[in-house]
Amino acid sequence: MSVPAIAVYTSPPGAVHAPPEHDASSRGPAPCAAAAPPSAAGSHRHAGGLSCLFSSPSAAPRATAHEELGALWHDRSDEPLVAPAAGFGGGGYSYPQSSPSPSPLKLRDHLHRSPASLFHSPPSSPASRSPSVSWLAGRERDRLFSSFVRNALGSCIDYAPVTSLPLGVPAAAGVDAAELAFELDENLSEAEPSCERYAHELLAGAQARHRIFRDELVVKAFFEAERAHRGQKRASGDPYLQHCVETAVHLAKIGANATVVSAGLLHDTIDDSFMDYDDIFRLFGAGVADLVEGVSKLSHLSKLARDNNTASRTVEADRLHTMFLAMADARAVLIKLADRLHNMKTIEALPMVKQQRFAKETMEIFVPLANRLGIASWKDQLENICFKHLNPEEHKELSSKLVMSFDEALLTSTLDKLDKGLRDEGISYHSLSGRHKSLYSIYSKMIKKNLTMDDVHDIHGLRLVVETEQDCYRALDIVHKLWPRVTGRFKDYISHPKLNGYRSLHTVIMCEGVHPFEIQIRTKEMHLQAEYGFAAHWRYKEGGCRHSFVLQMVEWARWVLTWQCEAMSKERPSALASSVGVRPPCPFPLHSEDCPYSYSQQCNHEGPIFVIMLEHDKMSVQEVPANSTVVDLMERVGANSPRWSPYSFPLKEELRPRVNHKPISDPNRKLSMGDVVELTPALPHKSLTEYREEIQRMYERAPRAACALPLAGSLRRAAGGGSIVSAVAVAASSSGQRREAHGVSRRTGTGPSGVRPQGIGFEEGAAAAPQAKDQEFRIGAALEPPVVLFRAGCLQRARPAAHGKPEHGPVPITGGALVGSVFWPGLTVGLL
Ligand SMILES: Nc1nc2c(ncn2[C@@H]2O[C@H](COP(=O)(O)OP(=O)(O)OP(=O)(O)O)[C@@H](O)[C@H]2O)c(=O)[nH]1
Ligand SMILES: Nc1ncnc2c1ncn2[C@@H]1O[C@H](COP(=O)(O)OP(=O)(O)OP(=O)(O)O)[C@@H](O)[C@H]1O
Repeated sequence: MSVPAIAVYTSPPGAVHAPPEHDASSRGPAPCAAAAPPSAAGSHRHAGGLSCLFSSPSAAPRATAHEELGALWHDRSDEPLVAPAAGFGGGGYSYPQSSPSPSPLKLRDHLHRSPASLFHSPPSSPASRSPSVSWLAGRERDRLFSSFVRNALGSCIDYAPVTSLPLGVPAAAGVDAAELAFELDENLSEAEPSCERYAHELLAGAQARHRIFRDELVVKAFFEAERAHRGQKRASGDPYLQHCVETAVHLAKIGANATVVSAGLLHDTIDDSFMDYDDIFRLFGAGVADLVEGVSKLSHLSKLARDNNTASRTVEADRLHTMFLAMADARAVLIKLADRLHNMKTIEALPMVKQQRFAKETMEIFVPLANRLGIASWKDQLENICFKHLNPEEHKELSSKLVMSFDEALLTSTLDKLDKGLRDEGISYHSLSGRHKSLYSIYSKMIKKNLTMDDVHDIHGLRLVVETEQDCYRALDIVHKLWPRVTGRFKDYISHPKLNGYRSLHTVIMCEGVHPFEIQIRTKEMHLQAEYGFAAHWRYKEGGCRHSFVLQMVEWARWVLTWQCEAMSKERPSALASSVGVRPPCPFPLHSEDCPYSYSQQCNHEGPIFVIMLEHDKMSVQEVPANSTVVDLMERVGANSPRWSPYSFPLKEELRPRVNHKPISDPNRKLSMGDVVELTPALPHKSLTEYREEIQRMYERAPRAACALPLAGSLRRAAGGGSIVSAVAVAASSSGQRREAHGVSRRTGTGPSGVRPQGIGFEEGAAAAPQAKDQEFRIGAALEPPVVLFRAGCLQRARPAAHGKPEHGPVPITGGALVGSVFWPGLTVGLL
């Protein structure tokens, strides 16, 4: 999908590519981003090309108080006034065979077409919730695949797209206004007369770049975004609105429709303005509101992950990527990516330390997402910017070398020469494209294979897609006649396919005696396999073994979206559509038997679910089987611990685990992909006092028998901060025998019970002496009903120093320590 050739060279002879911006007249029934012939002015390369690699943002560094990236930056974009159509590839060129006078230069930026361009959204969605319910309330999503596929398919085919209309054209001309769940203003150009001048200029600038910014819905979104962010500034000092517009422009460039572009304009309103879901729903309908909300959720999760460094752990990073794709409408991921792309492009406005933090997070979370979605140009740009901030020295050195070695004109002349050679020999081809490798891709390859830059032979690369296998070999002969080949670099993956099924001919030739060029030759079928099948490029790049359901999930989305794109392209029936016939995508979860793109015929829709778990302020991404409940998760993380036994479900609401910030009333509530489960609720101080009093009363009535029940979260809270690391206890039976021993450790309390003591002198379950009398609490005889007797003792605050002494001395346990006991229905608790 990241390879543009399919999208660009499926034209019939003389076909004219679609214009760069949305063309209202060609939108129905569902416009797909067609490649455009950029004018000379529009031949600017956006994606991962040299201009991107070596540009230095103009905005001066400035500190900011905000944490979230989106609230931070802005700089003036270097976008051309007339932008080319959705440009995807880093430094890509392509060459339609039959175009009368094809200039590869003019075709650049149209190579890496993406399924993302297919995210044509509906004005409303059956998946939408009612306006008054927050996502935090836990929209009941189904299992992984039903959720994911609904999102993926919903993005494309469930709904009629919002038609892009010129300003002033009534909505009814394109969309049945009665279908809209919201009102469109009669005359939007007059709707916001109070706007400042810069805002009008911003809108006019965007409209000059993409016609979709004249769409009524988009104009309305623009003015609402202006109202919502009025007065807000980026770290660079620029108006916040500019970030919203640039985010939307990125989306417009890849062919997103009015709903997505509108949501792009409004993407920060829920988090950073007075607007909430209901406001957006009322003004724009569920289609836009759900997307904005989806972006908001993704932002929260990625911030959580950033704060916890979650994505630096490979397994959890992998789960995050999958979860992000599966939990939200894929278009929300797309908007989040566009938001991040603009933020990264303007990252210079931030202090160095933040630049690095965000670069790291981007590399760990967002680059893989762009890769999976097949948006190669965004991936390249993000990688290159991150590279610059994470490895500034290497970046500097390599970029100066690349300036020397990369020859843009050579790429186009090589394309020309091959095109002519093929024509002369009467070999027709489906597509011919070229790309230069992105800086970061070169760097990674050098590191991975321990190469010098001179040893990287595919800095310049051409790809030829022909009709038949025989044509592959004939074309190869022509290539070898036109240029001298580099010995030892020819690979015949047609006769000897790779283990993953990848097939192609590869050769490296020498242009003008000094520049190696990698040339790949394949048939359409081979190409489709290399893009969408088992040997798909994203998987080749990610490497490693993935859950089959993850493979299936990503593939399904790409397959569906690509089909939609190709099949909807009226101008140019594509290779994809023609090779599979014009038919709807395979109905999930079954690919048809002859579907060449399925990893397996049947997707496992009982795949695992990923949820975010917060315990003691620590975030982790947990994988649980489909249909798991909250109790399942509690038992799993607290294996062997009485704390999370079925009896431990708290009676008091504020002590209960929370799902998506709401205490749950039913422990058997099913978990959904992307749920945020808090197992240790943050108790308000007032509650602690109340519990202490309650426990005191219970104690006064209670017999002296109990079992130990320390609770790390409560203890930490009780001590008034996040510093307590341990507490000790001795449990003894009525006969005086010690039965159990528990401690509490906030930092290390993640043993089976979650309360394993550290550095205090005994292990959980072991009989051991307490370190100090004050730290003792006893368990009496009667365990039925259990009664807990706490000795108000001491907790060790902060890290015990190496010499064993606590840093700040003992801190008395307050009632909060006993809160844990209330988790146990029927339990009597008391203080000694
Ligand atoms: N989609 C896909 N592309 C592949 C796969 N294997 C190789 N390629 C493409 O082919 C290029 C060259 O691959 P090879 O000829 O095997 O070369 P190599 O052994 O990786 O070493 P280099 O020639 O240094 O890149 C890669 O850079 C990819 O673009 C695959 O499994 N799937
Ligand atoms: N010779 C080529 N001609 C045209 N496009 C290519 C060529 N080689 C790779 N591409 C495409 O360029 C994009 C960027 O690929 P990139 O250079 O990062 O990796 P790669 O060359 O495929 O792999 P590696 O870095 O392992 O050699 C991908 O979409 C890829 O399919």
